Amino acid sequence: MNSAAATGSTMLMGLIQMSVKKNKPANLTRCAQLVQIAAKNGARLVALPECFNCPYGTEYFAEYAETIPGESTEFLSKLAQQFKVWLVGGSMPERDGDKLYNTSTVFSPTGECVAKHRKVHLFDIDIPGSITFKESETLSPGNSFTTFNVDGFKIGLGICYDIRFPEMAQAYAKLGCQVLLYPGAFNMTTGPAHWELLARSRAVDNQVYVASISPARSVDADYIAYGHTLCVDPWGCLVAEADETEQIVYAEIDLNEVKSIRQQIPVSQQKRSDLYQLQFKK
Ligand SMILES: NC(=O)CC(=O)C(=O)O
Repeated sequence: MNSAAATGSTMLMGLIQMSVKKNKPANLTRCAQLVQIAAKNGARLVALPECFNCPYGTEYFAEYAETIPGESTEFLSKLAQQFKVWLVGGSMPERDGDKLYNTSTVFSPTGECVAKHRKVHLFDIDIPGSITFKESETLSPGNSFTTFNVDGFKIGLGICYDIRFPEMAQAYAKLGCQVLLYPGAFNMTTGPAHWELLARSRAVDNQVYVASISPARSVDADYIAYGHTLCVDPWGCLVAEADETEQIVYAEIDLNEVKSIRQQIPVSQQKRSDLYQLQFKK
């Protein structure tokens, strides 16, 4: 046993790069199979991709949206309980009154919903000749930060486009997070250019572990996800990365590694608050 495991400072994460189809019951069934495999292989925290129960696309959100609690979150709660894992439910379209959100929920091993994050930054982009996407045509943004605690780790949650906003990651670090999780579905234009770069940037900026969890790539989908689910350590190095196919990425994270890197390069104590400052509004 290594010294980190002996002091209980480590945790194994199972990041599920799941192949998401149009059939919601089939997605739930596949999700259960993959969570079972991850749990069997020792993952304490299991995370699903953005839109784990429906295809990613503005034309699908209203049709697949559910209230929370609802069918899919009750399913996730039971899975977390059955396999005794912390389960980060990627994201799903949520209906609340006449509004829709892109929402992630987190369940404890007893099945309790411990966190709910609504995507704060909506994915509205226009790259001529390549991709135009406007989540704001159908979705409303969330308005809050979301953190939860697992075995001594404080974890901050964002969804996909949220990773492009360094202030949000910095806010999570200021709140005491050592790990940031981003269920996400980058595409074939932005994925190769920015997916790994952004995860490594947020990790180095804040000296945290960053994991980004994508659906598997499906060339038949209207929106083709990049895949490449990954975990980066607080030094900015890749711990593990998938290719584009359905698979589970395992990554061991270590609180001592975070502490040690923060001691060696103490940037959080060297901020020039006389020149600039991150301001919390909520
Ligand atoms: N899908 C997203 O929310 C974000 C994305 O694909 C990108 O930022 O690129």
